[in-house]
Amino acid sequence: MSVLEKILEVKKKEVEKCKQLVPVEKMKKLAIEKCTSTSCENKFRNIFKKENFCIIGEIKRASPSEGIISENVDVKGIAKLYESLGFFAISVLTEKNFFKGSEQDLMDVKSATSLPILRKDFIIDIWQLYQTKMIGADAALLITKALGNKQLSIFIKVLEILDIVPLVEVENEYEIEKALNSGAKLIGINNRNLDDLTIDLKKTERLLKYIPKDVAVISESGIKSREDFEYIRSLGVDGCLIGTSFMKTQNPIEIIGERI
Ligand SMILES: O=P(O)(O)OC[C@@H](O)[C@@H](O)c1c[nH]c2ccccc12
Repeated sequence: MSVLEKILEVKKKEVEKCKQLVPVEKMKKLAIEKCTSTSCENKFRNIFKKENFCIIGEIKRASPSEGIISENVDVKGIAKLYESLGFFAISVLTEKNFFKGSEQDLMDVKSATSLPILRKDFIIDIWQLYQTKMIGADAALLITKALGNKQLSIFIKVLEILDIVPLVEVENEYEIEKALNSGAKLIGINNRNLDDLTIDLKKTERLLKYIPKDVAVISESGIKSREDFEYIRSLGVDGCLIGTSFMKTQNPIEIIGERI
């Protein structure tokens, strides 16, 4: 069984439990109420303006490839650091079993900064989309490999209705086609293979040509050094997402340089 399959199996059980506590209809009602009560613009949409190279810093306590990345993480402190460095947005892992994250982490980040927030989790059920609204995320990751064609296009539409930007993650040209056919306008190329966790930064370069110019593209995962960062930046993508190496260094400037 691949790593992704294992994670999805656990996630499915977790979501079933959640749905017993708060039924989907109830969650939907709450999410819609939240939509009508909050009407300020979603700053994550600035990614479509394609003005600057967007750095998304991730808050990640642990991962299946690294184990524990950082003990006693000061979530609010890191959020403030990312904001002070001029990052575009903050990605927060909310998955519990493999990444040691939580919805509370995301809410804590929200209370500490005014940057837009991307929810990183394994979304497989519509219930989680409503929950994503309730915890205050501005964008949410959808993993193409984890969803059927129909499911992916429905989830993209529902997120749009909830004013949450869908970041649709792909790993190969077939998934790009599926994502585009489902209506994706923001695509994340994951340099990490979710089946065996191997990293290949060249994947971004190889896959970029399959994505039309009017779609925004983020390169995700495995950026560890100044050299990696400059390479990814030179490819002409709209931004990148960095987690592990930011969590390990006290000083992200070592990776991104002084430019911002
Ligand atoms: O820590 P890294 O190698 O910088 O990667 C960050 C991010 O891309 C990674 O956490 C990620 C990309 N896609 C995911 C899907 C689920 C969980 C995590 C991820």
